[in-house]
Amino acid sequence: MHERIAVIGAGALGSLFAGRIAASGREVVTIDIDLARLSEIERHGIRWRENGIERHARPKAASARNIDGPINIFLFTTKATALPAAIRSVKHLAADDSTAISFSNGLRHETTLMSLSGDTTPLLAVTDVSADLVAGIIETHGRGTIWIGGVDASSRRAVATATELLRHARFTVEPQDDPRPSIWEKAAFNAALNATATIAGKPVGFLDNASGRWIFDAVAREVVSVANALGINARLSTVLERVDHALSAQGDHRPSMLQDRDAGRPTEIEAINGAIVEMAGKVNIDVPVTRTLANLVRILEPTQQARGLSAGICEGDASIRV
Ligand SMILES: NC(=O)C1=CN([C@@H]2O[C@H](COP(=O)(O)OP(=O)(O)OC[C@H]3O[C@@H](n4cnc5c(N)ncnc54)[C@H](OP(=O)(O)O)[C@@H]3O)[C@@H](O)[C@H]2O)C=CC1
Ligand SMILES: CC(C)(CO)C(=O)C(=O)O
Repeated sequence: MHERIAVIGAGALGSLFAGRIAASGREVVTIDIDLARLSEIERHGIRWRENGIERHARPKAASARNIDGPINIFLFTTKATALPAAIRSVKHLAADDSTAISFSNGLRHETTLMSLSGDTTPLLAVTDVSADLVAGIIETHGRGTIWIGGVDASSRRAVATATELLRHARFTVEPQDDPRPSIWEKAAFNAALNATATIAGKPVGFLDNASGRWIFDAVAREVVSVANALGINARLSTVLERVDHALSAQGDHRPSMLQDRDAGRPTEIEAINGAIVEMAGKVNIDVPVTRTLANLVRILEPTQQARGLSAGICEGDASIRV
């Protein structure tokens, strides 16, 4: 079948996906609200560097309103905060048998995905493929995996099709019957690593020391115990292995939350640590380290910083108070 694929969110991760899918010979369009980014992709294509080798591909690029439907497979690669708006913007492109996949970090995206259309098959994916968009080129470090699954058994065909598409684009994909353990394992990883890197203002490699590892271990234990109390079989050993892998193979990567902080954008802290703290409350589990990281990142959010500045506190003072 000749599927039409759209990647919504042409940032770091979405550009890597669109570039690799286009290079694999499939028809793919990148959609974004950033018109300057779209025209850059239109004019120059997408460039990315993996294992030191630069690659290039030319997917189509357009804003949602300038595309004709239907789209068979939607890959949402916006930040969790932008997912509802991104879904609303492409509703007119959905068909009865479309598949919508979210790659956003964080929890609770299934309900949001279902708002695309009643007939669309929602799939949940998480990945530790790393992508940094620096001066127009995507840098990806080390190996990464995509874990993907549906909300029930009726999604199996859609999971198989998406797996084939992504493997053809040279991604390592592990299809899941139940994606919830992978989603919680990834949330545990991000709650630990992304938040700490953001607070420290440092890439992953700087966190590979006894202090960093103490925080990662504590957060991983807290989050896994919440998942387990909810009946989700997330594994501590898996989270700690992923942390080890990131520390050893993705040392230069600035986690997406830190990239947001660098750019002065709001972060995904509420979809990750915030959502975990909320779910922990439902099962009466205390998650003090995850909560502390959430609060530290909140203090650094642009809205909080703006309040501090309007109260006459200079940036130096504000960070000393953190
Ligand atoms: N980067 C990475 O290494 C990894 C990222 N992730 C997750 O993947 C997701 C994407 O991350 P990343 O690529 O880093 O994020 P980026 O911010 O680099 O990319 C997101 C893109 O989506 C665009 N966007 C915002 N709103 C909309 C909308 N309504 N419709 C279409 N596009 C929109 C943004 O435009 P604008 O900038 O103008 O807002 C931006 O170009 C996040 O959830 C992240 O946590 C997961 C694993 C690795
Ligand atoms: C690449 C990875 C796994 C590293 O933190 C990530 O999830 C992110 O940057 O958001």
